[in-house]
Amino acid sequence: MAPAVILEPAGGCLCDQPVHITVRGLAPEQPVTLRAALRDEKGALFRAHARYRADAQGELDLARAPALGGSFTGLEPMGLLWAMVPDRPFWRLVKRDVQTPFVVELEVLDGHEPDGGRLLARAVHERHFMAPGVRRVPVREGRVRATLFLPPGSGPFPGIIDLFGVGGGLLEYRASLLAGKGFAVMALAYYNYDDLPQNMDSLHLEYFEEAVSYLLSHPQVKGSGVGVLGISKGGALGLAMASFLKNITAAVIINGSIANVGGTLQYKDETLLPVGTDPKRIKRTKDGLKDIVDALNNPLEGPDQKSLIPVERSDTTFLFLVGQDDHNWKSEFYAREASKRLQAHGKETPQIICYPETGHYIEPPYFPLCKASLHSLVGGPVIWGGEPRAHAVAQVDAWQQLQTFFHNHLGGEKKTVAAKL
Ligand SMILES: CCCCCCCCCC(=O)SCCNC(=O)CCNC(=O)[C@H](O)C(C)(C)COP(=O)(O)OP(=O)(O)OC[C@H]1O[C@@H](n2cnc3c(N)ncnc32)[C@H](O)[C@@H]1OP(=O)(O)O
Repeated sequence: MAPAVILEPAGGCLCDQPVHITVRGLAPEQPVTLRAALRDEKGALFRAHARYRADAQGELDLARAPALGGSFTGLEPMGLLWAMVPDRPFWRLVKRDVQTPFVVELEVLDGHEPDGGRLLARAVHERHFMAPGVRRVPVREGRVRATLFLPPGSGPFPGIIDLFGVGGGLLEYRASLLAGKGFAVMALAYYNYDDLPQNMDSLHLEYFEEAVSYLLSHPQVKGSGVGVLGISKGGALGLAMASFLKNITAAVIINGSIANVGGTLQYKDETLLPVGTDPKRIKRTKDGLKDIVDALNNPLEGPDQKSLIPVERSDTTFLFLVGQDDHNWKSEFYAREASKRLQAHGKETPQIICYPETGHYIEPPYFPLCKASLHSLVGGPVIWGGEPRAHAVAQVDAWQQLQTFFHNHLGGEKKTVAAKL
């Protein structure tokens, strides 16, 4: 029998789901090297490899066999995905068109040579962003520029607004995946997209209020409130929405800030100034990369208090997801400060989940860790923190936690669309 790669599910699966990789038809105890490669939409190649040994029957099951070396070691059934690194420096895996999958090429090579031996078998695995039946609806209503993802069926479904951070644009890959779990999820652009402002010098919460109203008035969205999910600057905006606006029932803040950053934020006659920075506090790593974790001023001190988001006004239920090795800013300090302020004002104590050795970009499961990439506000690459394995573990847990949280607080059936495509 010629060696063959067996994938389960066979045709591909959703990007947040594991794939079970087995190689059959090897010689007993045969040493092999497995390689995985994925090209993103900008042509960057992400790759990982690991050395293994087949069992006495000539089978290699990545759910049972530890990697003996390579991009990772030990029992890591999804290591070939989360341990990928790009061939371009400072590049991050980003999915732009969610209607097409990432295509992963898997190769099995004879032996453990660093450059790989004879090719024994190969397979192609697709990782999709839209579960069967999920609908993608571009939104251009009033000022709102967004994409709404609706689960299969007529609903109504709990609604969630999804916000990314600095860089702007309209990233859909998290919203599309989350819609497969029974939520109506609207990926919301707020700058650097279509006819929205080109920068974030001056953002207005009225824009986000309009987006909330749009979502709540949608016939397939249920209830009197929505959820907000935000990462980074999107997390700070989620906190601000929950503090100033009505009808934000639940909010998940991934590595967000308790202070306004990067530009002014206005709502009616109130203005939050951006928290100050001191470039002298930017450090260099031993590789010469910028580490900006100390660059922002403390928003609890002096004039920077004018940047504090008044979270104590909020009646929203919060979940803070924190990477304890976030080098963008002090996410754990911000989450704990938000909690103190809420409690001091008799509000519900938020849930805070801290992940050790986890960096800034907590993405859906199996996205590889981006160690450093462009920071638009710094104008060059910065380190984001995180160790690849711990960060991968955190991403799997965080994804589950945020779904459970939204199901509990927004209601709705706990429903996952079948994995097989
Ligand atoms: C001292 C100051 C401290 C201030 C702290 C404030 C903290 C703010 C809180 C945060 O939000 S931190 C998170 C910061 N995140 C970023 O800065 C994301 C940077 N932006 C991007 O990576 C890109 O904009 C994005 C991947 C989101 C896609 O953007 P576009 O679709 O607009 O990409 P486009 O192709 O137009 O390329 C724009 C730039 O992004 C770069 N880029 C695009 N795709 C990329 C990718 N996949 N990986 C890395 N870089 C990418 C691209 O090379 C280009 O760089 P240059 O302007 O230098 O030419």
